Amino acid sequence: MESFHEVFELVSEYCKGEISEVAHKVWIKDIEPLKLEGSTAYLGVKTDFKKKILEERYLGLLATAFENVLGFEVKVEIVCQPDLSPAPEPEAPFLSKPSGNGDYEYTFSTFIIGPSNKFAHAASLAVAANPASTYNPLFIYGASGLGKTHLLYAICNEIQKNSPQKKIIYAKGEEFTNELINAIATQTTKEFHDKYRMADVLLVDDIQFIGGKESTQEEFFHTFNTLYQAGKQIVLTSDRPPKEIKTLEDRLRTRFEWGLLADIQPPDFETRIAIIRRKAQLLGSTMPDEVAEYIANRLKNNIRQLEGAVKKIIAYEELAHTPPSILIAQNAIRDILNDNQPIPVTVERIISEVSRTYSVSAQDIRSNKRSAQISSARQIAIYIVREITQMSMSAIGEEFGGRDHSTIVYAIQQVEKNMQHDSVYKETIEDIIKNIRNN
Ligand SMILES: Nc1ncnc2c1ncn2[C@@H]1O[C@H](COP(=O)(O)OP(=O)(O)OP(=O)(O)O)[C@@H](O)[C@H]1O
Repeated sequence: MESFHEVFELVSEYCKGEISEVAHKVWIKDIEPLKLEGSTAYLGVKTDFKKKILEERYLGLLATAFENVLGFEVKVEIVCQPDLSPAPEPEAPFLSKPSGNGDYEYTFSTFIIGPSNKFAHAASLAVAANPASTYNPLFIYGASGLGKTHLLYAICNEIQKNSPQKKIIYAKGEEFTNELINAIATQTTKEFHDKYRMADVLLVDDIQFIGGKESTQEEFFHTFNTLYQAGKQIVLTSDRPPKEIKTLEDRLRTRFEWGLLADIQPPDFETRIAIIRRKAQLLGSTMPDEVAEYIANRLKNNIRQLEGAVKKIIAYEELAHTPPSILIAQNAIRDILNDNQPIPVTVERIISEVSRTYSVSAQDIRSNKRSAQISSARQIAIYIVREITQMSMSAIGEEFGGRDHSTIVYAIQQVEKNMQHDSVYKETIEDIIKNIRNN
Protein backbone atom coordinates (compact mmCIF):
# COMPACT_ATOMS: atom_id res chain seq x y z
CA MET A 1 0.00 0.00 0.00
CA GLU A 2 1.08 3.54 -0.69
CA SER A 3 2.36 5.62 2.20
CA PHE A 4 -0.15 7.59 4.19
CA HIS A 5 1.42 10.76 2.83
CA GLU A 6 0.64 9.70 -0.71
CA VAL A 7 -2.90 8.75 0.27
CA PHE A 8 -3.34 12.14 1.86
CA GLU A 9 -2.08 13.87 -1.26
CA LEU A 10 -4.94 12.29 -3.17
CA VAL A 11 -7.37 13.22 -0.40
CA SER A 12 -6.15 16.81 -0.55
CA GLU A 13 -6.52 16.80 -4.34
CA TYR A 14 -10.09 15.52 -3.98
CA CYS A 15 -10.92 18.30 -1.50
CA LYS A 16 -9.43 20.85 -3.88
CA GLY A 17 -12.10 19.99 -6.40
CA GLU A 18 -14.86 20.50 -3.85
CA ILE A 19 -14.00 23.79 -2.14
CA SER A 20 -12.54 27.13 -3.15
CA GLU A 21 -8.85 27.36 -3.87
CA VAL A 22 -8.36 29.76 -0.97
CA ALA A 23 -10.19 27.53 1.52
CA HIS A 24 -8.12 24.61 0.33
CA LYS A 25 -4.90 26.53 0.76
CA VAL A 26 -5.78 27.81 4.22
CA TRP A 27 -7.35 24.72 5.79
CA ILE A 28 -6.41 21.54 3.96
CA LYS A 29 -3.08 21.98 2.24
CA ASP A 30 -0.93 22.22 5.37
CA ILE A 31 -2.47 19.32 7.24
CA GLU A 32 0.18 16.84 8.38
CA PRO A 33 -1.02 13.28 7.69
CA LEU A 34 0.11 11.44 10.83
CA LYS A 35 -1.05 7.85 10.57
CA LEU A 36 -3.84 5.53 9.53
CA GLU A 37 -4.67 3.13 12.32
CA GLY A 38 -7.33 0.61 11.41
CA SER A 39 -9.97 2.76 9.83
CA THR A 40 -9.07 5.95 11.71
CA ALA A 41 -7.01 8.63 9.98
CA TYR A 42 -5.07 10.93 12.31
CA LEU A 43 -4.39 14.36 10.86
CA GLY A 44 -2.12 16.88 12.55
CA VAL A 45 -2.53 20.66 12.66
CA LYS A 46 -0.51 23.36 14.39
CA THR A 47 -3.19 25.34 16.20
CA ASP A 48 -6.35 24.76 18.19
CA PHE A 49 -8.08 27.22 15.94
CA LYS A 50 -7.35 25.17 12.84
CA LYS A 51 -8.46 22.01 14.62
CA LYS A 52 -11.72 23.68 15.57
CA ILE A 53 -12.45 24.93 12.05
CA LEU A 54 -11.60 21.59 10.48
CA GLU A 55 -13.83 19.77 12.95
CA GLU A 56 -16.69 22.19 12.45
CA ARG A 57 -16.57 22.52 8.71
CA TYR A 58 -14.40 20.03 6.93
CA LEU A 59 -14.69 16.70 8.75
CA GLY A 60 -17.43 15.46 6.42
CA LEU A 61 -15.49 16.48 3.32
CA LEU A 62 -12.29 14.82 4.56
CA ALA A 63 -14.17 11.60 5.40
CA THR A 64 -15.78 11.51 1.95
CA ALA A 65 -12.42 12.17 0.34
CA PHE A 66 -10.77 9.32 2.27
CA GLU A 67 -13.58 6.98 1.38
CA ASN A 68 -13.21 7.94 -2.23
CA VAL A 69 -9.49 7.37 -2.29
CA LEU A 70 -9.30 4.26 -0.12
CA GLY A 71 -12.62 2.64 -0.94
CA PHE A 72 -13.69 2.16 2.67
CA GLU A 73 -15.19 4.31 5.40
CA VAL A 74 -12.67 6.23 7.47
CA LYS A 75 -13.07 8.08 10.75
CA VAL A 76 -11.08 11.32 10.77
CA GLU A 77 -9.40 12.53 13.97
CA ILE A 78 -7.81 15.98 14.04
CA VAL A 79 -4.86 16.24 16.41
CA CYS A 80 -3.37 19.55 17.49
CA GLN A 81 0.37 19.19 17.95
CA PRO A 82 2.07 22.55 17.97
CA ASP A 83 5.37 21.33 19.34
CA LEU A 84 5.85 18.03 17.65
CA SER A 85 6.19 19.39 14.18
CA PRO A 86 6.85 23.09 14.14
CA ALA A 87 6.55 24.68 10.73
CA PRO A 88 10.05 24.57 9.26
CA GLU A 89 11.36 27.94 8.13
CA PRO A 90 12.17 27.45 4.48
CA GLU A 91 15.83 28.06 3.77
CA ALA A 92 15.33 30.08 0.66
CA PRO A 93 11.73 31.08 0.32
CA PHE A 94 10.01 32.00 -2.92
CA LEU A 95 7.39 34.67 -2.58
CA SER A 96 5.04 32.53 -4.55
CA LYS A 97 6.76 29.33 -5.39
CA PRO A 98 6.73 28.82 -9.11
CA SER A 99 6.59 25.29 -10.42
CA GLY A 100 4.71 24.34 -13.57
CA ASN A 101 1.24 24.10 -15.00
CA GLY A 102 0.09 20.97 -13.19
CA ASP A 103 1.09 18.55 -15.94
CA TYR A 104 4.81 19.14 -15.86
CA GLU A 105 7.42 21.36 -14.26
CA TYR A 106 8.58 24.49 -16.01
CA THR A 107 12.24 23.54 -16.29
CA PHE A 108 14.86 23.70 -19.03
CA SER A 109 14.32 20.03 -19.76
CA THR A 110 10.66 20.56 -20.66
CA PHE A 111 11.41 23.59 -22.84
CA ILE A 112 11.62 22.89 -26.58
CA ILE A 113 14.24 24.94 -28.35
CA GLY A 114 13.82 26.28 -31.87
CA PRO A 115 15.14 29.24 -33.87
CA SER A 116 12.40 31.47 -32.43
CA ASN A 117 13.49 31.09 -28.81
CA LYS A 118 17.04 29.78 -28.83
CA PHE A 119 18.60 33.11 -27.95
CA ALA A 120 16.30 33.68 -24.97
CA HIS A 121 16.84 30.08 -23.93
CA ALA A 122 20.64 30.35 -24.11
CA ALA A 123 20.62 33.62 -22.16
CA SER A 124 18.38 32.07 -19.48
CA LEU A 125 20.66 29.05 -19.20
CA ALA A 126 23.70 31.30 -18.80
CA VAL A 127 22.00 33.33 -16.08
CA ALA A 128 20.86 30.21 -14.27
CA ALA A 129 24.36 28.74 -14.38
CA ASN A 130 26.10 31.92 -13.19
CA PRO A 131 23.67 34.35 -11.61
CA ALA A 132 24.74 38.00 -11.67
CA SER A 133 27.90 37.33 -13.59
CA THR A 134 26.76 37.19 -17.20
CA TYR A 135 23.71 39.21 -18.15
CA ASN A 136 22.22 41.52 -15.60
CA PRO A 137 19.41 42.30 -15.84
CA LEU A 138 18.15 39.73 -18.29
CA PHE A 139 15.06 41.11 -20.01
CA ILE A 140 12.97 38.55 -21.92
CA TYR A 141 10.16 39.83 -24.10
CA GLY A 142 7.64 38.43 -26.54
CA ALA A 143 3.93 38.01 -27.20
CA SER A 144 1.59 36.06 -24.95
CA GLY A 145 1.92 32.29 -24.66
CA LEU A 146 5.43 31.98 -26.11
CA GLY A 147 7.27 30.71 -23.03
CA LYS A 148 8.50 33.74 -21.07
CA THR A 149 7.09 32.53 -17.78
CA HIS A 150 8.34 29.03 -18.53
CA LEU A 151 11.90 30.32 -18.92
CA LEU A 152 11.63 32.47 -15.81
CA TYR A 153 10.53 29.47 -13.75
CA ALA A 154 13.24 27.34 -15.35
CA ILE A 155 15.84 29.86 -14.16
CA CYS A 156 14.31 29.77 -10.66
CA ASN A 157 14.24 26.00 -10.52
CA GLU A 158 17.78 25.63 -11.79
CA ILE A 159 19.25 28.16 -9.35
CA GLN A 160 17.31 26.64 -6.50
CA LYS A 161 18.59 23.20 -7.42
CA ASN A 162 22.24 24.33 -7.64
CA SER A 163 22.26 26.80 -4.76
CA PRO A 164 19.41 26.04 -2.35
CA GLN A 165 20.65 28.70 0.05
CA LYS A 166 19.98 31.52 -2.43
CA LYS A 167 16.90 33.62 -1.79
CA ILE A 168 14.87 33.73 -4.94
CA ILE A 169 11.99 36.12 -5.14
CA TYR A 170 9.44 35.81 -7.89
CA ALA A 171 6.57 38.21 -8.45
CA LYS A 172 4.33 39.41 -11.22
CA GLY A 173 4.47 43.12 -12.09
CA GLU A 174 0.84 43.38 -11.04
CA GLU A 175 1.53 41.69 -7.69
CA PHE A 176 4.50 43.94 -6.97
CA THR A 177 2.21 46.92 -7.53
CA ASN A 178 -0.65 45.57 -5.41
CA GLU A 179 1.67 44.55 -2.61
CA LEU A 180 3.21 48.00 -2.54
CA ILE A 181 -0.21 49.67 -2.46
CA ASN A 182 -1.19 47.43 0.46
CA ALA A 183 2.09 48.13 2.21
CA ILE A 184 1.52 51.88 1.89
CA ALA A 185 -2.04 51.52 3.17
CA THR A 186 -1.01 49.42 6.16
CA GLN A 187 2.20 51.37 6.83
CA THR A 188 4.36 48.33 6.29
CA THR A 189 6.56 49.68 3.52
CA LYS A 190 9.68 48.81 5.50
CA GLU A 191 8.71 45.14 5.46
CA PHE A 192 8.01 45.47 1.77
CA HIS A 193 11.49 46.95 1.10
CA ASP A 194 13.18 44.32 3.22
CA LYS A 195 11.38 41.50 1.52
CA TYR A 196 12.40 42.49 -1.99
CA ARG A 197 15.79 43.89 -1.20
CA MET A 198 17.01 40.75 0.54
CA ALA A 199 16.73 38.75 -2.71
CA ASP A 200 19.76 37.08 -4.27
CA VAL A 201 17.71 36.65 -7.42
CA LEU A 202 14.68 38.78 -8.25
CA LEU A 203 12.41 37.69 -11.07
CA VAL A 204 9.50 39.85 -12.14
CA ASP A 205 7.06 38.56 -14.72
CA ASP A 206 5.12 41.05 -16.86
CA ILE A 207 7.07 44.09 -15.69
CA GLN A 208 5.15 46.25 -18.21
CA PHE A 209 2.39 46.51 -15.61
CA ILE A 210 4.42 48.84 -13.42
CA GLY A 211 4.44 51.38 -16.28
CA GLY A 212 2.51 54.54 -15.53
CA LYS A 213 2.29 53.84 -11.79
CA GLU A 214 4.45 56.46 -10.21
CA SER A 215 5.05 55.13 -6.72
CA THR A 216 5.54 51.59 -7.99
CA GLN A 217 8.16 52.73 -10.46
CA GLU A 218 9.87 54.75 -7.75
CA GLU A 219 9.94 51.72 -5.46
CA PHE A 220 11.09 49.39 -8.18
CA PHE A 221 13.84 51.81 -9.13
CA HIS A 222 15.28 51.65 -5.59
CA THR A 223 14.84 47.90 -5.36
CA PHE A 224 16.62 47.51 -8.69
CA ASN A 225 19.51 49.74 -7.66
CA THR A 226 19.98 48.08 -4.30
CA LEU A 227 20.05 44.61 -5.79
CA TYR A 228 22.13 45.56 -8.80
CA GLN A 229 24.76 47.30 -6.72
CA ALA A 230 24.92 44.34 -4.37
CA GLY A 231 25.65 42.07 -7.33
CA LYS A 232 22.31 40.28 -7.33
CA GLN A 233 20.65 38.88 -10.42
CA ILE A 234 17.52 40.47 -11.85
CA VAL A 235 15.38 38.84 -14.55
CA LEU A 236 12.38 40.58 -16.07
CA THR A 237 9.81 39.61 -18.66
CA SER A 238 7.45 41.75 -20.68
CA ASP A 239 5.18 41.56 -23.69
CA ARG A 240 7.31 44.22 -25.39
CA PRO A 241 10.85 45.65 -25.25
CA PRO A 242 11.58 48.45 -22.75
CA LYS A 243 11.56 51.15 -25.40
CA GLU A 244 8.00 50.24 -26.32
CA ILE A 245 6.69 50.51 -22.77
CA LYS A 246 5.95 54.17 -23.21
CA THR A 247 4.64 54.79 -19.72
CA LEU A 248 7.89 53.55 -18.20
CA GLU A 249 10.15 56.19 -16.68
CA ASP A 250 13.39 56.73 -18.60
CA ARG A 251 15.60 55.89 -15.65
CA LEU A 252 13.98 52.45 -15.49
CA ARG A 253 14.00 51.96 -19.23
CA THR A 254 17.73 52.59 -19.44
CA ARG A 255 18.38 50.22 -16.53
CA PHE A 256 16.33 47.49 -18.14
CA GLU A 257 18.52 47.88 -21.20
CA TRP A 258 21.80 47.66 -19.26
CA GLY A 259 22.01 43.91 -19.45
CA LEU A 260 20.71 41.70 -22.21
CA LEU A 261 17.44 42.00 -24.12
CA ALA A 262 16.27 38.65 -25.47
CA ASP A 263 13.14 38.28 -27.55
CA ILE A 264 10.97 35.24 -28.20
CA GLN A 265 9.16 34.97 -31.53
CA PRO A 266 6.32 32.65 -32.53
CA PRO A 267 7.68 29.15 -33.25
CA ASP A 268 8.27 27.93 -36.80
CA PHE A 269 6.54 24.83 -38.18
CA GLU A 270 9.19 22.31 -37.07
CA THR A 271 9.27 23.70 -33.56
CA ARG A 272 5.48 23.60 -33.37
CA ILE A 273 5.54 19.93 -34.38
CA ALA A 274 8.25 19.18 -31.80
CA ILE A 275 6.21 20.96 -29.11
CA ILE A 276 3.05 19.03 -29.99
CA ARG A 277 4.90 15.70 -29.86
CA ARG A 278 6.59 16.51 -26.56
CA LYS A 279 3.38 17.72 -24.91
CA ALA A 280 1.61 14.53 -26.00
CA GLN A 281 4.49 12.51 -24.60
CA LEU A 282 4.40 14.39 -21.28
CA LEU A 283 0.71 13.52 -21.10
CA GLY A 284 1.52 9.86 -21.67
CA SER A 285 0.34 9.61 -25.26
CA THR A 286 1.54 10.04 -28.83
CA MET A 287 0.21 12.25 -31.58
CA PRO A 288 -0.02 10.76 -35.10
CA ASP A 289 1.98 12.77 -37.67
CA GLU A 290 -1.01 13.90 -39.71
CA VAL A 291 -2.81 15.18 -36.59
CA ALA A 292 0.32 16.98 -35.36
CA GLU A 293 0.70 18.63 -38.77
CA TYR A 294 -2.96 19.55 -38.87
CA ILE A 295 -2.68 21.36 -35.52
CA ALA A 296 0.67 22.96 -36.37
CA ASN A 297 -0.77 24.39 -39.56
CA ARG A 298 -3.65 26.03 -37.74
CA LEU A 299 -2.29 27.29 -34.42
CA LYS A 300 0.79 29.30 -35.26
CA ASN A 301 1.19 32.11 -32.80
CA ASN A 302 0.68 30.82 -29.32
CA ILE A 303 2.24 27.79 -27.65
CA ARG A 304 -0.37 27.85 -24.87
CA GLN A 305 -2.98 27.21 -27.56
CA LEU A 306 -0.95 24.35 -29.09
CA GLU A 307 -0.72 22.82 -25.67
CA GLY A 308 -4.45 23.31 -25.09
CA ALA A 309 -5.28 21.49 -28.33
CA VAL A 310 -3.03 18.55 -27.44
CA LYS A 311 -4.60 18.32 -23.98
CA LYS A 312 -8.12 18.31 -25.35
CA ILE A 313 -7.34 15.64 -27.91
CA ILE A 314 -5.70 13.41 -25.32
CA ALA A 315 -8.46 13.95 -22.78
CA TYR A 316 -10.88 12.83 -25.47
CA GLU A 317 -8.74 9.81 -26.19
CA GLU A 318 -8.80 8.83 -22.52
CA LEU A 319 -12.45 9.49 -21.86
CA ALA A 320 -14.01 8.26 -25.08
CA HIS A 321 -11.32 5.70 -25.95
CA THR A 322 -11.05 7.26 -29.39
CA PRO A 323 -7.57 7.70 -30.88
CA PRO A 324 -6.51 11.19 -32.03
CA SER A 325 -7.82 12.05 -35.49
CA ILE A 326 -8.11 15.12 -37.70
CA LEU A 327 -11.81 15.32 -36.90
CA ILE A 328 -11.16 15.44 -33.15
CA ALA A 329 -8.34 17.93 -33.71
CA GLN A 330 -10.75 20.10 -35.69
CA ASN A 331 -13.16 20.25 -32.75
CA ALA A 332 -10.38 20.85 -30.26
CA ILE A 333 -9.01 23.75 -32.28
CA ARG A 334 -12.45 25.27 -32.69
CA ASP A 335 -12.94 25.13 -28.90
CA ILE A 336 -9.53 26.68 -28.26
CA LEU A 337 -10.12 29.54 -30.66
CA ASN A 338 -13.56 30.16 -29.14
CA ASP A 339 -12.16 30.00 -25.59
CA ASN A 340 -9.57 32.56 -26.53
CA GLN A 341 -11.95 35.21 -27.73
CA PRO A 342 -10.78 38.35 -25.97
CA ILE A 343 -12.90 39.40 -23.00
CA PRO A 344 -14.82 42.52 -24.04
CA VAL A 345 -13.20 45.64 -22.69
CA THR A 346 -15.37 47.78 -20.43
CA VAL A 347 -15.51 51.58 -20.34
CA GLU A 348 -14.65 51.34 -16.66
CA ARG A 349 -11.45 49.49 -17.45
CA ILE A 350 -10.47 52.08 -20.07
CA ILE A 351 -11.18 54.98 -17.75
CA SER A 352 -9.20 53.39 -14.95
CA GLU A 353 -6.14 52.92 -17.18
CA VAL A 354 -6.37 56.52 -18.45
CA SER A 355 -6.90 57.77 -14.91
CA ARG A 356 -3.80 55.95 -13.72
CA THR A 357 -1.66 57.21 -16.56
CA TYR A 358 -2.63 60.88 -16.34
CA SER A 359 -3.25 61.05 -12.58
CA VAL A 360 -6.81 62.27 -13.00
CA SER A 361 -9.54 60.52 -11.03
CA ALA A 362 -12.03 58.29 -12.83
CA GLN A 363 -14.81 60.39 -11.37
CA ASP A 364 -13.38 63.58 -12.89
CA ILE A 365 -13.00 61.88 -16.27
CA ARG A 366 -16.71 61.08 -16.27
CA SER A 367 -17.65 64.54 -14.95
CA ASN A 368 -18.24 67.89 -16.64
CA LYS A 369 -15.17 69.57 -15.15
CA ARG A 370 -13.24 71.59 -17.68
CA SER A 371 -9.69 72.01 -16.39
CA ALA A 372 -7.16 71.36 -19.15
CA GLN A 373 -5.75 68.23 -17.57
CA ILE A 374 -9.14 66.65 -16.93
CA SER A 375 -10.49 67.56 -20.38
CA SER A 376 -7.46 66.10 -22.07
CA ALA A 377 -7.67 62.82 -20.12
CA ARG A 378 -11.41 62.66 -20.88
CA GLN A 379 -10.84 63.17 -24.60
CA ILE A 380 -8.27 60.42 -24.61
CA ALA A 381 -10.60 58.06 -22.75
CA ILE A 382 -13.35 58.81 -25.25
CA TYR A 383 -10.99 58.20 -28.15
CA ILE A 384 -9.88 54.85 -26.73
CA VAL A 385 -13.46 53.74 -26.03
CA ARG A 386 -14.28 54.49 -29.66
CA GLU A 387 -11.14 52.71 -30.88
CA ILE A 388 -11.52 49.46 -29.02
CA THR A 389 -15.19 48.95 -28.24
CA GLN A 390 -18.19 48.63 -30.52
CA MET A 391 -20.08 51.40 -28.72
CA SER A 392 -22.02 54.02 -30.65
CA MET A 393 -21.20 57.71 -30.27
CA SER A 394 -24.36 58.35 -28.27
CA ALA A 395 -23.71 55.42 -25.93
CA ILE A 396 -20.21 56.81 -25.36
CA GLY A 397 -21.76 60.23 -24.66
CA GLU A 398 -23.94 58.63 -21.97
CA GLU A 399 -20.88 57.16 -20.26
CA PHE A 400 -19.13 60.52 -20.14
CA GLY A 401 -21.58 62.69 -18.27
CA GLY A 402 -24.39 62.71 -20.85
CA ARG A 403 -22.48 64.44 -23.64
CA ASP A 404 -24.08 64.66 -27.06
CA HIS A 405 -22.95 63.07 -30.29
CA SER A 406 -21.14 66.14 -31.65
CA THR A 407 -19.11 66.61 -28.45
CA ILE A 408 -17.90 63.04 -28.71
CA VAL A 409 -16.97 63.47 -32.37
CA TYR A 410 -15.12 66.67 -31.49
CA ALA A 411 -13.16 64.93 -28.70
CA ILE A 412 -12.08 62.14 -31.04
CA GLN A 413 -10.99 64.60 -33.73
CA GLN A 414 -8.95 66.55 -31.17
CA VAL A 415 -7.10 63.43 -30.09
CA GLU A 416 -6.44 62.38 -33.68
CA LYS A 417 -5.05 65.82 -34.44
CA ASN A 418 -2.80 65.80 -31.39
CA MET A 419 -1.56 62.34 -32.24
CA GLN A 420 -0.41 63.55 -35.63
CA HIS A 421 1.75 66.27 -34.15
CA ASP A 422 2.96 64.86 -30.87
CA SER A 423 4.70 61.50 -30.95
CA VAL A 424 4.96 61.10 -27.17
CA TYR A 425 1.24 61.77 -26.84
CA LYS A 426 0.54 59.21 -29.57
CA GLU A 427 2.83 56.56 -28.10
CA THR A 428 1.38 56.98 -24.62
CA ILE A 429 -2.10 56.36 -25.99
CA GLU A 430 -0.88 53.30 -27.89
CA ASP A 431 0.70 52.05 -24.70
CA ILE A 432 -2.52 52.49 -22.76
CA ILE A 433 -4.40 50.55 -25.44
CA LYS A 434 -1.84 47.72 -25.27
CA ASN A 435 -2.13 47.50 -21.50
CA ILE A 436 -5.91 47.38 -21.70
CA ARG A 437 -5.86 44.72 -24.38
CA ASN A 438 -3.24 42.57 -22.68
CA ASN A 439 -4.73 42.63 -19.24
N1 LIG B 1 9.51 26.33 -26.03
C1 LIG B 1 8.57 25.73 -25.29
N2 LIG B 1 8.63 24.42 -25.03
C2 LIG B 1 7.68 23.83 -24.30
N3 LIG B 1 6.62 24.45 -23.80
C3 LIG B 1 6.50 25.75 -24.02
C4 LIG B 1 7.46 26.45 -24.78
N4 LIG B 1 7.08 27.75 -24.83
C5 LIG B 1 5.93 27.84 -24.15
N5 LIG B 1 5.57 26.64 -23.66
C6 LIG B 1 4.37 26.33 -22.87
O1 LIG B 1 3.33 27.18 -23.31
C7 LIG B 1 2.58 27.65 -22.20
C8 LIG B 1 2.58 29.15 -22.19
O2 LIG B 1 3.90 29.60 -21.89
P1 LIG B 1 4.19 30.78 -20.85
O3 LIG B 1 3.14 30.81 -19.80
O4 LIG B 1 5.60 30.67 -20.43
O5 LIG B 1 3.97 32.01 -21.82
P2 LIG B 1 4.22 33.57 -21.58
O6 LIG B 1 5.08 34.00 -22.70
O7 LIG B 1 4.69 33.82 -20.20
O8 LIG B 1 2.76 34.12 -21.79
P3 LIG B 1 1.99 35.34 -21.05
O9 LIG B 1 2.66 36.58 -21.50
O10 LIG B 1 0.58 35.20 -21.58
O11 LIG B 1 2.09 35.09 -19.59
C9 LIG B 1 3.21 27.05 -20.95
O12 LIG B 1 2.47 25.94 -20.51
C10 LIG B 1 4.59 26.63 -21.41
O13 LIG B 1 5.08 25.50 -20.73
